[in-house]
Amino acid sequence: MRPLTDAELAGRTDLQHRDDIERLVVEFYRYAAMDELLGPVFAAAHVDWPEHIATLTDFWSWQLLGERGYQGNPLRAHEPSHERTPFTDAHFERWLDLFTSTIDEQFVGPTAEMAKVRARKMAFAMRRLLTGRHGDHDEPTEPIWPTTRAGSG
Ligand code: HEM
Repeated sequence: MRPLTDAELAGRTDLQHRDDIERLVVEFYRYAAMDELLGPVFAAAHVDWPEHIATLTDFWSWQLLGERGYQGNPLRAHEPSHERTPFTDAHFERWLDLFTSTIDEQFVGPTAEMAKVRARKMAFAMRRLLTGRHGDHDEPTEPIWPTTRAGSG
C-alpha cells in the first residue's frame, strides 16, 4: 500500500453508516484477494464475491453499528476441511495487517478504532480456537464474539 497524501488523510471520515462498512469490506477484500498469501485461500474457496461482500457487510454492520442481519457462523467458515488446509499464524497476521491498514487508509474515528480492536480480538480468538493453541500472553481470552446479538436483549 502506498503512503497516503495529505488530501486523502484529510478526507477520511469514521465508519458511520452501512455504506461505509460496505466500502471497507470491498476495499479489504480487494487487497486480500490480490495478496500472495491470502489470495490463493479465497481462490481455492471459490468465493462468490457479491455474496461474500454482502455477508461481511452484515457481519461488520452487526459488530460496529449494532444492526441485525448477520446469520452465519464465522468459526465454522474457517475450519479446515478436505478442501482447505488449516490457516497458519502467517495467514492470521497478514489478515490483520491488511484489515488494519485498509481501515487506516480509508477511515478515522472512534468506530474505526473499535473495528481494529474487534478485528484483532477476533483474529486471535479465532486462531486460538482453530489451532487449539493459547497464543500470546497479552491476547484476550474472553469469548470470541459478543454473546448477545444486537437487539436481542
Ligand atoms: C487467516 C485469516 C483469514 C482467512 C484466510 C479467511 C478466509 C475466509 C474464507 C475463505 C471465508 C469463506 C468465504 C466463502 O466461502 O464465501 C471466510 C468467511 C468469513 N470470514 Fe474469514 N478469514 C480469515 C480471518 C477472519 C477473521 C479474523 C474474521 C473476523 C474478524 C473473519 C470473518 C469472516 C466472516 C464473518 C465470514 C463469513 C462466514 C459466514 O459464512 O457467515 N475472517 N473467511
